[in-house]
Parts: sequence; C-alpha cells; structure tokens
Amino acid sequence: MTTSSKRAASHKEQQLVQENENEDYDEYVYYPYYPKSLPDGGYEYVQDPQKSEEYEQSSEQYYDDQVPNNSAPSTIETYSIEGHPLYSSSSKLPRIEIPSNNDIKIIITEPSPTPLDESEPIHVIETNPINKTALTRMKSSKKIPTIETVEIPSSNNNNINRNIQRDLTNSSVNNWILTEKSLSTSSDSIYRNEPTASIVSEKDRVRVIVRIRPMIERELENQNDPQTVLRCEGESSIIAEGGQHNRRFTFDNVFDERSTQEEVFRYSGIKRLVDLAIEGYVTTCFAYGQTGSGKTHTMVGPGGAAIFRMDENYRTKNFGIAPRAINYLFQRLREKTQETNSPYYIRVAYCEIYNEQIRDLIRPENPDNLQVRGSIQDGFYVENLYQTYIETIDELLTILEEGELNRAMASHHLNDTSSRSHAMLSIQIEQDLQDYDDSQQQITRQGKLTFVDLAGSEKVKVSHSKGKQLVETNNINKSLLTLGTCISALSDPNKLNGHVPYRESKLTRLLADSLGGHGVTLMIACISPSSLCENESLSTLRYANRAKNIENAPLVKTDSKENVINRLKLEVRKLKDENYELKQKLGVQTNYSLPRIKNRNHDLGSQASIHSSGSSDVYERQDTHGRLNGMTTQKIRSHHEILTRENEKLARQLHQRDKQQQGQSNGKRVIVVEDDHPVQQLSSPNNRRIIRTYKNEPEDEILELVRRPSYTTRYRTVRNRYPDEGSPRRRTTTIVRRAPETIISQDRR
Ligand SMILES: Nc1ncnc2c1ncn2[C@@H]1O[C@H](COP(=O)(O)OP(=O)(O)OP(=O)(O)O)[C@@H](O)[C@H]1O
Repeated sequence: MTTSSKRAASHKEQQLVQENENEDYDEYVYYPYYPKSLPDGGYEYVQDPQKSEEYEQSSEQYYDDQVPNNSAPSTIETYSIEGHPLYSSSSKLPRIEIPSNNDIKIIITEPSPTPLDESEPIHVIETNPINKTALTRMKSSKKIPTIETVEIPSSNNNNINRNIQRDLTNSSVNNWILTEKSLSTSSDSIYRNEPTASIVSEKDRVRVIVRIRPMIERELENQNDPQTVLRCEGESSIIAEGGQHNRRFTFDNVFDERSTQEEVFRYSGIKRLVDLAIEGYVTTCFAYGQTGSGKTHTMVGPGGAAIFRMDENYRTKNFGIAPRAINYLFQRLREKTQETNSPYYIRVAYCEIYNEQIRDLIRPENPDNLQVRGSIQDGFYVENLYQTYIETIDELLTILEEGELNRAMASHHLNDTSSRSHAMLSIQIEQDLQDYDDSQQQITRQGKLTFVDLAGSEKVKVSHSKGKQLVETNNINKSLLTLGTCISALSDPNKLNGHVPYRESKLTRLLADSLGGHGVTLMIACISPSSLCENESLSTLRYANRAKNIENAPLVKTDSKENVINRLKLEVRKLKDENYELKQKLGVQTNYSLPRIKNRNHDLGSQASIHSSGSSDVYERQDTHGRLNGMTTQKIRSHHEILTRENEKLARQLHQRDKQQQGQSNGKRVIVVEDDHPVQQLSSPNNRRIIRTYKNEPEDEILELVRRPSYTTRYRTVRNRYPDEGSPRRRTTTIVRRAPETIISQDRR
C-alpha cells in the first residue's frame, strides 16, 4: 500500500476501522488485517500472518462442504412401475432411478425398455380413482429410500386424479408428491405444475427451488473454454456433471438458464406463501447463493433498484419475484376484502444487516445498529425498526425501490453491482376478526410475508476484495456460515446434539421462525452454471438439499385486538413526541393536531386530534357489546400512517440540514442535486447511472443526491385519476441516497 493510497482511504472506511478498534479485536478471527495508525494521522491495514492462516481456514470452511473431487459417481439402481394405468404394455413401463446414496429420491424418467422380471412392493401406494396400482421394485434393496418426488412423463389422460399417499407401514417413506407433467401449451411452462392450494399441514417442509442463471461475460470469456457443469433434468432435478463432481440433486422445482421471471414466479410456490400470509401465517422467501449468482435479479429484477427506472414493458417482463408477489398480494386482498367485507391493513418494514449491524432502509437516518430483541409473543424482532402502514401497491413498490437504493452496494471482480448486506422486506398483513371462534373475543390476525435477499458468499481470492470490502466479505461469509450451520443442525437433529446456533448471528436470529420455527418458508437457491463457479454452486446445492429436510410447524399469528391497539397507541405517542422534537430542532412551528384525513374504506367523519399528553381515549370507541369499534382501529392506523410519514420527512430534512452545515464548516460547498429524471430505458439493465453521474462531478464540492423514487413520480397521475383509492397522504417524499464513497473521500483530502 502506498502512502498516498493510505491517506486516500475513505472516510467510511476509517469510521469502520474506528468502530472495530473499539471492539475487542480478537472477536474478528475471520479478519486477517488490523488497522495500524500512522504518524500523519492516517492508518494502514497490516496483515497478521497468524490470523491470515486462521482466516484462510475459516473462510474456506464455508466451501468445505463439497463432494470430494475423487468421489465416485452415485450408483443408480433402476426400478419400474407395475401396472400403471398409463402404461398397459410392459415395454412402456416408466423407469425409476434410485441412486444408492440415500440422499436422492425416486425419479421416474423414461419408459423402460426392459420388462419386469421380479416384483416386490416398494411400500408406496398410488391411489387412483380409476385403477389402484402399486409401485414395484425390480431388485430388492436392503434399505428402502425416502421417496420424495416422482415425475411421470406427460400423459394424454390429464384428468386422472393421481394422489400418491404416504405408506404408513414404513416410516422411512416421507410425504411425497406426484409431480405430473401438464400438457400446457406455453413454451415456458410446459410440463410444470403451478403449486397451488394454500393448505398447510401440521408440519410444513421448507420448499426449495433452484435457479441457474445464464453464463455472464466473464464466464464466457473463460480462457479454458467456457464450460457448463450443471444441467436441469425435468422440472425438479439438477445434474452436476462434466466437472470435478458427478451428482444429481432433486428439489421442489428447478429453473434453467432460459427460465423467465414470470415462470419462476408462477412455479416457485410464492403464491402459496402470499395466500398463507393473508391467512395469518408468517411466511418467508429467501434467496441464497454465491455472489453474482442472480439473487437480486431473481428477487427484485435486473440491477435491483435500476429496474424501477425502466419503461413499463421492460418492468413487466423483468420484475423479479418480490414485485410480482406484491402485485398478486394486492390482487388477492381486493378479492378477499370483497368476500369478507373486512379491511386488511398492510404494514411495511425494510432493513438490511450490514457488517452485523442492522440499518433501516426506509428511514436511513435512523441510528445504525438497531438491536435484535426476543420475546415469547413475537420471537426475534428488530427493536425500533421503522414500520409504516401503506394502502396501495405503488406505495409498497416505492418502499422497495427506496430500500434498494439505500442498500450497501459495491463493485468487485465477480459482480459490478454486488449487494453487501442481507436485506429484509417485511410486509405484515393485519385483519381484525370479529366473533372469532364464535366467542366474544376480538382478535387481530397478523400474517407476514418477508423477502430476504441475502448477500452472496464470496471467495476473497477470486473477488479480490480489499480494505472495507474485505471487512464486508468477512461479515457476509461469517453470517452465512452460521446460517449453514443452522441449516445442517436442523436438517439432521443428531448434529450438534440438536442445538441450533441461531443466536450466533443477527441473520439467523431473525430467520429463526422461518427455519425450524412456526413459519412457512421458500428458499430460492441461485447458482451459476459455469465451471469457474463449480465448487460454490455445488456448495449452494448441498445446503439447499439439506434445507429441504427442515420442517416447520406453522401457526397462524394472532393477537388480541386490545393488545394491538395498545401497542399502536404507544407507537403513536412515541412518534408524536419524536416529531415534536424534530420540529423544534428544525425551528418549525409545532402543531399538535393531525391533518384531517379521508379514509378510503369508511367515512370516519371528523378526525379527532391526538393529544401529545398520551391521552388516547379518543380511540376507544366501543360498540354495544363493549367491543372495540372497527372504525376505531382503522382510525388509529391512519393516524399512525400520517405520523410515520411526517416523521420520515422531518428526519430527512434534519439530516439534509446537518449535512449542509457540516459541508460548509469544512469549507466545501454542498450541492443538493434533485434527481427526477423521466422514466427511460437504460442502455443496460445493470447501468447504475446515478453512481456514474457522481463520479463525473467536480471534485471540490460535496454532492448530496436527493432523489425522487421513480415509482412515486410515475404513479402521481394514476392517483389523481383515482383519488378515492389514495391513502390518507400519498407517499410523495423524496429520499436521500447515501452519498457514494468517491465523494466522501474527496472531502477528506
Ligand atoms: N436469470 C438471469 N438472467 C440474466 N441475467 C442474470 C440472471 N441472473 C443474474 N443475472 C445477471 O448476473 C449478474 C449478477 O446478478 P445479481 O446481482 O442478481 O447477483 P447476486 O447474487 O445478487 O450477487 P451479490 O450477492 O453479489 O449481490 C447481474 O448482471 C444480473 O443481471
């Protein structure tokens, strides 16, 4: 490291070092460098040889879980189905492959040319209203493998209701499903079944789907001949071959390089999660995989936030699973509201875990490092995380866009737009139920749908991360290692004597309910097909393979309406006090009354103001049975919504003012750039144009980019056209993007 480069180390980096210096440094066994102060006030990273070795080992540990290079391919035993109604002649019997390695389940692949020579029941029964048949084995095997998925080649008779049931005489045979290939005419969806039915059993296995992304430029330019080492077989198998490993994996669904965003959305099972969240379950969809494997692409769309700036056609085609699921959620809520005549309330929170610190993505001015707390009622949750009620899809998409913009990003050798944090978008769906269970008890159902876009694991040797990025990488790998350990422990209770180390990272604490808890979970494993990423992809597949053995015990989350109201009252009081303080700091005239609002569901008449003294009796209107009035709860939520937005706005104003003052005191001029570009098609989906604009700005000025989320701008006209659909106050706020490092480091020179 040269002296000038030492000095040019960014302000953020220095902050990070200072933070680390305050900690007990030995905790960072994953980090082989330590900051050493220089006489001129700067610092440099010095490598600790002892820790380097330790680090190498621990960093590699994440990838250690691989099939050894010299492992022999699994032997395949072949079985057949006898007397299957679709195959009257023996020459057309479908063949079942059972790798002797007990991990992989039965797959019926193609008609077997060989007739049966011996038959022995395989303890699996197919109940068929037309013709009851049993699967039979050709060879006897000492151990009956666990059967999970069966595929049968498409038939002409699609109306046959095939239900494969569990054979209760054999406990090693788990629940298994018959995946019938449909005769859909769409080229995308041919042979796939759309997972439907929001039925949830007492035990619900974590569903796992895998997506292989297409090769990217860097992989295609691979000098040793670009090579694909993974291929999909059918809609649920992935075969690793051609490289150092030879193995087949089976999942709930697999998607190859050609799969579209719509196809992944439709066949992933996410709709089931949305439906269950509406019914009051806590559901989670999380994307897992190596850096650059396509997690953000699959969850949000190409380039993350960049997609919100694309034209409508592009967005419609390329939006990822989260915006599509949000669209589906609103569609279902509209239908449900009509059916039940009872409103739903949506509450949103968005945060990221960056370097083991939790940051608010809706209100980035919130103090960094929010704490994870645990309670019997709520499990683990983020304390003081900003939550806002929203009413329309565009508000929610705006939050998603804002959050994506605020997320920590970096460019490294493996991905130009790499997310450096785990991001969690939580959408809570509340519904007040009257006369629940025929009792007089008033209940609020609190279903939740959470999208988690994990940061990607990364080999430092390949990504060439240095300095601040190296710290990030260590923290990412460390938390993913803990996640992997939890997955291993949950999938095999004999491991770690049944202990699941949730508490070892913030990520695993927050995912505790989704993995082995009371939630319903979908894991999306993302992988690259390239031989360059073979080990990492195999590692992802093996973790995904384990995750599908995890069983949750889903429960509908409810709370008494009274508790919900009391909590909201407290929050309203806190918000009001906070807003009062913010206004005072800004020198704005304080006003205790809330603006009048018009509610879309019911005409609430005049809106009473809330008194900051905490007297919230104004909400406690009761009906003749002494139950809390429906309008009462609606009103408190509306007030909460207004106050959160006011709070966001004031906090931002204060943050901007502080920034400007800070800039002036350093003798620099602060320029506030209003970025409200019209929606347009960007040259490349990954073109984070905003970042590039920054880099071209004059060096002697500090720039603060105030950016209006494109969605808000775009939907303004829609709102005007349908004013009744509007929330009490439209989310018209501007957001402040975290200033990029380049500018901050200029400030330090
Ligand atoms: N299914 C896909 N089709 C086309 N391109 C894709 C696909 N998946 C990923 N990509 C491209 O691959 C690159 C990396 O994807 P992405 O940023 O989503 O990876 P990631 O897993 O989120 O990485 P990180 O963990 O570093 O944030 C991007 O250029 C993205 O557009």
